[in-house]
Amino acid sequence: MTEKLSDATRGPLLEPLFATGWEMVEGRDAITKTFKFKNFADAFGWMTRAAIWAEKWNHHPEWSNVYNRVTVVLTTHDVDGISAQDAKLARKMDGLFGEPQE
Ligand SMILES: C[C@H](O)[C@H](O)[C@H]1CNC2=NC(N)=NC(=O)C2=N1
Repeated sequence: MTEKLSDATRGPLLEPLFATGWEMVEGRDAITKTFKFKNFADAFGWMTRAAIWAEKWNHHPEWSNVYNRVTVVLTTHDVDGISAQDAKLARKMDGLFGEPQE
């Protein structure tokens, strides 16, 4: 069962993400990060890889793409806030971003 992160659990899960550039969204219990790529092909390739994980985990990002940038917002709609699922997907997105693009 997905639960909204409690005050006690969110620190340890979110602090490492803030260190990689994730931020809280103002006025919402959600995290955001803008990923910048070399070009559109790299951006869309990364989105495709991330989408496969999102679908596998049934946890989907709010995101938008303009040329070589992808802005991601992660939150858990079912609990109206951040859950461990968001931290897991954020870590995966960071990991995929660090991998060489084809
Ligand atoms: C019915 C289905 O499992 C839910 O709607 C899932 C799908 N993907 C989801 N993604 C996100 N980010 N939050 C959710 O609450 C969510 N719920």
